Amino acid sequence: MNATAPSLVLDSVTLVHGDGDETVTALGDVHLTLRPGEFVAVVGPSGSGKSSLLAVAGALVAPTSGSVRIGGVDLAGLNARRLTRLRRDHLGFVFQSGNLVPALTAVDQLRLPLTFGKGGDRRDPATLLAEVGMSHRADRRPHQLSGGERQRVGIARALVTRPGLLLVDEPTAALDSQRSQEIVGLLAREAHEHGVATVMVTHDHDVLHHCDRVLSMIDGILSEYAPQTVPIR
Ligand SMILES: Nc1ncnc2c1ncn2[C@@H]1O[C@H](COP(=O)(O)OP(=O)(O)OP(=O)(O)O)[C@@H](O)[C@H]1O
Repeated sequence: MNATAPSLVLDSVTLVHGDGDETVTALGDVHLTLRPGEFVAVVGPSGSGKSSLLAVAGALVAPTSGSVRIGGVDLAGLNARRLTRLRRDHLGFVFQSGNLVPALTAVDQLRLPLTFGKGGDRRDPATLLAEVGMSHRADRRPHQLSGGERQRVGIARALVTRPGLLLVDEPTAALDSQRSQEIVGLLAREAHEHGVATVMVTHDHDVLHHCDRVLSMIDGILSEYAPQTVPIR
């Protein structure tokens, strides 16, 4: 990884599903550059390509054309094994509902990723759990936590390996408005204080003020957000 390179570059990225007459263009000529610590939201209607954007930026799906660079590394040059290593060591994922392992306590959710991969400069699970306001719940399992608490643990788990890029899919979908503000405020703080470039897909327009930039996705085209052009759903 090149520490001075942008955390993420999507250059003329397209993603076309299917073949023959049955094709769907999920991403059409997408350009995006994210610097370390930048917190970007992507809004847009259902089916507009937001999940496709996260899948391509997360090295889960190869684009049909164009290039994806993470920390200066062009994904096109990596085989499956190196892609897996890059995801494990340099990317973090946060999902709608935390996606925690049912049998593990909160602090063990954070220890688990540390048992894989590069070792070295990781964050301390107990300290990170305190930073996300969860040290008093360290010994609880997911079913003993509220939705907002599960999401805090999920965010901490994604950050414990010090990823350069965090990809977040609808983090407030299951939360009330106060918890939503807290969770997105937490993502913003982590992005800014720890230099984690963060892309957050959301339908929640009330949390956008936490973000450095807001982009809209409509029919696979990513552009600067103009509120009047973006349907809420
Ligand atoms: N594996 C696939 N095969 C065929 N078409 C697909 C596939 N995945 C997504 N699509 C299509 O690509 C387009 C973009 O889908 P995508 O899931 O990225 O949208 P989205 O904005 O994330 O939607 P939502 O907000 O409902 O999750 C849609 O038309 C969808 O039907």
